[in-house]
Amino acid sequence: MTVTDSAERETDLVSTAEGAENVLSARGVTVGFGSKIVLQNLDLDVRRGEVLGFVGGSGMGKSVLMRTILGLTPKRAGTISVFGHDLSTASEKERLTIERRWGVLFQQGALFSSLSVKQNIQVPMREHLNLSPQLMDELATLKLELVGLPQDSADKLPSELSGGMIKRASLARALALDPDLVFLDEPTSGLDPIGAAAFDSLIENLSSTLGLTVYMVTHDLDSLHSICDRIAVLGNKRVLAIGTLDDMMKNDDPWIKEYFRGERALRRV
Ligand SMILES: Nc1ncnc2c1ncn2[C@@H]1O[C@H](COP(=O)(O)OP(=O)(O)OP(=O)(O)O)[C@@H](O)[C@H]1O
Repeated sequence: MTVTDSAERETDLVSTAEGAENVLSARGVTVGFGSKIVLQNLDLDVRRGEVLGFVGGSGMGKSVLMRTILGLTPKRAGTISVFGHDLSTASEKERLTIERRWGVLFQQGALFSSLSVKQNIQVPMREHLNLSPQLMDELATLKLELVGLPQDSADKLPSELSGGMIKRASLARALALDPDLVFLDEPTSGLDPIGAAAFDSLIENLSSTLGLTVYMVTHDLDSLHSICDRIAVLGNKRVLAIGTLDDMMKNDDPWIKEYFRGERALRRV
């Protein structure tokens, strides 16, 4: 049983055109705060079913771009369409339907500290669907299973969980509505290498079994090497380069060269 089975989804309203390759397209996006321009004339395409890793120096605007795509930070120019629909011209109903098709894992997990894990997972269900408490409990149980959390974590508060469990609980919440697209902001930060590798394989599994498209901001070279189909590099207020890891290894931009072929990168092989 899935949320899709249990509640009628208005997918017709915003269905992606059959065969359309990009689930997300940004064109000429400019974002600033006061006199500071963070992103300028940025273009980006995210392909259906891919795991896209987003890298860039600290403060380059990776989180700002993600927040802009999600509609949490306003843009000054440009268009962003998700599932073929321009969010800024979409009606309220269309927007809600689009939002139901994506899930978000914010940095630090951003779970509600006073709610149990189960209640956290049920927040998007309460927001978007009208389900019985029993059905929501059954769905929360399934989501816990999906992300590899023990059932006894359902009634725990976030403060009772380890860092790795918080990431998994946040992922369970991001998957609450069976999304087609998930945004992950530094999902492996703060995890030890074994926990990070386990989280990477969880994301890879979910992506291949559920056909999820994954947009992942990361600083983790291991994640980039092990699970990303393509990598986008943010720099000079735009997407400097986008392509496979091989493409990045051949790129001669100084930052990209240092990031992928510098001392730190070479130490990991
Ligand atoms: N609400 C805001 N008001 C003013 N400036 C902001 C705001 N949000 C972000 N910025 C600025 O935008 C720039 C980009 O920030 P952002 O958090 O997107 O960087 P980042 O690439 O995600 O960095 P990191 O890798 O360190 O997380 C920074 O200079 C930041 O100070």
